[in-house]
Amino acid sequence: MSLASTHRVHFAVGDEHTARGVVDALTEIFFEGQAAIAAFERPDSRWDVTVHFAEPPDQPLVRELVANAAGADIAAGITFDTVEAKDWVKASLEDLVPVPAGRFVVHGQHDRDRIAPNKLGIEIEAALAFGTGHHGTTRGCLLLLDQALKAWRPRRVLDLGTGTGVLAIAAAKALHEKVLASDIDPPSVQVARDNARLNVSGHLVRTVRATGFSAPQFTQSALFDLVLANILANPLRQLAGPMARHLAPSALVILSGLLPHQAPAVIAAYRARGLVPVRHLRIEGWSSLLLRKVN
Ligand SMILES: C[S@@+](CC[C@H](N)C(=O)[O-])C[C@H]1O[C@@H](n2cnc3c(N)ncnc32)[C@H](O)[C@@H]1O
Repeated sequence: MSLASTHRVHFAVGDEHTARGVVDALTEIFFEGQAAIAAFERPDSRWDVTVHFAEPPDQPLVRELVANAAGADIAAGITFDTVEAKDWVKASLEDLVPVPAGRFVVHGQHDRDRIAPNKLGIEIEAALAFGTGHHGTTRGCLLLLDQALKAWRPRRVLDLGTGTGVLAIAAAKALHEKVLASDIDPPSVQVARDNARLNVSGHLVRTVRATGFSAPQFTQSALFDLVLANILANPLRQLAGPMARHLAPSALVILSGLLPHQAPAVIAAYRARGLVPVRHLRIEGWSSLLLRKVN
């Protein structure tokens, strides 16, 4: 797919509270379709905030909003640049080294014909969504998925926060079952849909834009046997209740996007909803958890 150039705003803040304050301040002013705003915790515990604007942003306004929410020193460190669509495509097709994770290998188009026959290749064109397999959280989820599927065959699978669709595609390829892939971010939903078409027949991965479980597809659909959610520690904790209500008996849940010191609080939130931890992987400073619903 080709995406138009975007106008990127980037800065780092010291903690999650500040990152959320900045995201809220920007979200109040710039509506969906105008700006895609993402905040992600780094292994050093600082937070990266990146905003992609469809049109060149009003720089003084952005600086003022960030200064009000996070302080003048943070606003002074904002960088503004333009990301050419050509560069994203080039990066996704040429620069990505294939990433093995159990039976899965995440790769770009140029490695399509080089995947060993005993592996399941997942071709990803990253574009503006998260999930090329290179991040420790994605690899953690893929490894836990690979291990979980060795002894068990879920029928109804959800990838919540699908990004590029990488986890949904992995599950659909391994199981030959329909997988629901959701994301809060409209461009990610489109990227996941495009990647799904590249990898599996169209009907196997169904994409939906949704925040958490708040979409009609969730209330209509049956309970899930497996949910993958690579988002962040706080949203994961907040999702524990809704998640538990959408799980079938003995369902498995794979969570990532959290740091090891955040794992106890996330585990406690899910334990309170009847899920127990089964495995805890640590990759590149990130934790990935496998939990099982106890009947
Ligand atoms: C770290 S990326 C993970 C992408 C991919 N699943 C992977 O494992 O590489 C997190 C994704 O979750 C989405 N997201 C964050 N919070 C969400 C929420 N409450 N509901 C749905 N999607 C969410 C983001 O837009 C982003 O695409």
